[in-house]
Amino acid sequence: MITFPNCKINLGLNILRKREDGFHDLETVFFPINLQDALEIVPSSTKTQITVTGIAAGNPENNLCLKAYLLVKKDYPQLPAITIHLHKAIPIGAGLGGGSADAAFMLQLLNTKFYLHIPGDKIFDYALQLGSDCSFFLLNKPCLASGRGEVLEPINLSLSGHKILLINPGIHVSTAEAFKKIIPAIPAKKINDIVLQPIETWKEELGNDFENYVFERYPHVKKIKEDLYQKGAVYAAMSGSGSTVFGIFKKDEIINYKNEQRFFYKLINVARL
Ligand SMILES: C[C@@](CO)(OP(=O)(O)O)[C@H](O)COP(=O)(O)OP(=O)(O)OC[C@H]1O[C@@H](n2ccc(N)nc2=O)[C@H](O)[C@@H]1O
Ligand SMILES: Nc1ncnc2c1ncn2[C@@H]1O[C@H](COP(=O)(O)OP(=O)(O)O)[C@@H](O)[C@H]1O
Repeated sequence: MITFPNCKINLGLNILRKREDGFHDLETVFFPINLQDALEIVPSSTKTQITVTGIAAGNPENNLCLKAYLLVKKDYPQLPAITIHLHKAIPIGAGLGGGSADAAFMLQLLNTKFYLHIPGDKIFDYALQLGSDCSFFLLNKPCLASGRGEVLEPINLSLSGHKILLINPGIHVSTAEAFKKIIPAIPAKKINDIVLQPIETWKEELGNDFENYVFERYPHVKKIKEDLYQKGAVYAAMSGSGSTVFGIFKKDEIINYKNEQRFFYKLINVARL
């Protein structure tokens, strides 16, 4: 059985406070986009194994797909051995949540393929053990997220009539390191109020608290954002803890993007979501 985990961008991101458990309370809007990995599972007569192709994703033994399998196996010993094949197309450590998406899709794949009938709240609990933004991919629709990122409230936000250009300069930003550099603060205006305003107002009002740290450390990430505005983006920002930057353009805008630095880039047609 095969499935295609997609990724997300963050429309605004505020880090509100540090919690006693070491995590941070945040507020963001997760918006799903159709850049996808491919994830296949096949029952195996020997032991559970994983192969990963496409973009390098580190040691396969640490892959979140395998972690998701082991988490479920602990409670559902009837789960048979499987061969997992993951083809990575979503850049790694890029603020696009690709690893969490793979893990969330794996939980759902196991549940469906092996008729485990895992209750919804238990699946959400597994997801939260695998990553703070993992639960979002179980819903996979535009959501206001709070808490660690797992308190989700679907919002009626459409970007139809627009297209999104993603640019990833290949810098792997550690989410944990990025959090250490931020001084949490409560913003003057809530993100859900801003994203429901006309998109033209976002440029002045919708911010990502990770940008200052990442832009200072890697000035060419800041330059990508500036370039996107120069090319006519209605809104441009870094996604999550970076380093992917996205620009939202009107659908009929002609974007003259020359990839001189050979960055990963992808034009997303939002209407197809
Ligand atoms: C902050 C976001 C915004 O989208 O960054 P990106 O990963 O997308 O860049 C995500 O929610 C990240 O989700 P995820 O990547 O699953 O994070 P986790 O694995 O749970 O956590 C990685 C590390 O980040 C820190 N962390 C993460 C989430 C959170 N609300 N508070 C934190 O302090 C913790 O130090 C944690 O050990
Ligand atoms: N299936 C996977 N896909 C991507 N990264 C994975 C996966 N499994 C484990 N990882 C590890 O998770 C880390 C970041 O994952 P990713 O979700 O791509 O980043 P981000 O949270 O910034 O979007 C990387 O260090 C990577 O080695």
